[in-house]
Amino acid sequence: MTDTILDIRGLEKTYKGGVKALDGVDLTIKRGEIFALLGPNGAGKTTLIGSVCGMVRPTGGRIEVFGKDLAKHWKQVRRDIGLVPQELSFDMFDKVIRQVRFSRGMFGCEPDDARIEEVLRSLSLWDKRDAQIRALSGGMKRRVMIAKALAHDPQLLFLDEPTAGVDVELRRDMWRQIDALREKGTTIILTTHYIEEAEEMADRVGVISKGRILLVDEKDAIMAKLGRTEAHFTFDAPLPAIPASLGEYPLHLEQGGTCLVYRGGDGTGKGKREVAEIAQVMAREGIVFTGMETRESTLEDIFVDLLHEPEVTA
Ligand SMILES: Nc1ncnc2c1ncn2[C@@H]1O[C@H](COP(=O)(O)OP(=O)(O)OP(=O)(O)O)[C@@H](O)[C@H]1O
Repeated sequence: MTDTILDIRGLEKTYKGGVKALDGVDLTIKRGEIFALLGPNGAGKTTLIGSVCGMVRPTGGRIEVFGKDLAKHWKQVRRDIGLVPQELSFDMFDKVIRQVRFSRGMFGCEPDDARIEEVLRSLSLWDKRDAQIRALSGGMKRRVMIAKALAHDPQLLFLDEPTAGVDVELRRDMWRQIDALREKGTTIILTTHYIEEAEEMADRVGVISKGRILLVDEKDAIMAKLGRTEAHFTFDAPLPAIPASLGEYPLHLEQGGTCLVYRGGDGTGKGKREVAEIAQVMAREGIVFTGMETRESTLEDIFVDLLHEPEVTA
């Protein structure tokens, strides 16, 4: 069994009005991983997912799923793909269990009430199985969407902003469910605006902007490569200039010389080391600081920085 579950090469999509939503996307997804696709509004996330899930017809490039060319083998591969779309879509007057059963049937699977019960229980929907969907809260409706996508046991599951509009408690609950799916070996690709979500869940992260992938890497590697340390040393009396003995460090003065700011490091601990060295040098030279704060960058800082650096390429 190959390790690659999805291989996308040079994918392009130009919509009829001329909008280029995907501009040469290359992406390889490994079996069993959780991959988070991050990007601002209109970056092309939904178009990318739609291209793999058969809702968008790409205008260029190639997609292989489970080692098969999607364009040629769509009928065969769709059975193993699940999608939880961004927009809620179901018959609001129908009952929960009927919709989930129906969804399984849509993928050509034999009826399996035991499996339906298992899915509904895992999403805490079993007690609501006979409720009309319109009577459920927004968060519960979203769970029904997930139940529908899981009813046919897909190997590859897309979650397009699964927790948009969901409260914090329910979001954490969903993270736990996603974790349970990971345990079962399901490969999951999720799009999100919540960096916290990517940080919490994903093995790898991809950043997309204007239809181009800016970066794909292991989450920890991104933090190591692009992470930064920021430290602020504060003084009661302003420093006239950065002491010559600290000339080799990435420092500058702010607030009229009462705040010495360090921005540097690379996420490997270098930043913390340098901040400690700077503190030692100042202590040795009798430069008294009255306060010191340090902070490591989050994935969010990295994401924001990346989007402000359009020259960065994959
Ligand atoms: N059916 C369509 N016809 C024309 N343009 C479209 C269509 N669908 C999307 N677009 C455009 O393609 C670009 C990418 O949209 P897409 O929905 O893929 O982005 P996204 O990253 O999913 O955004 P969001 O985070 O807001 O959901 C946008 O400029 C959008 O307006």
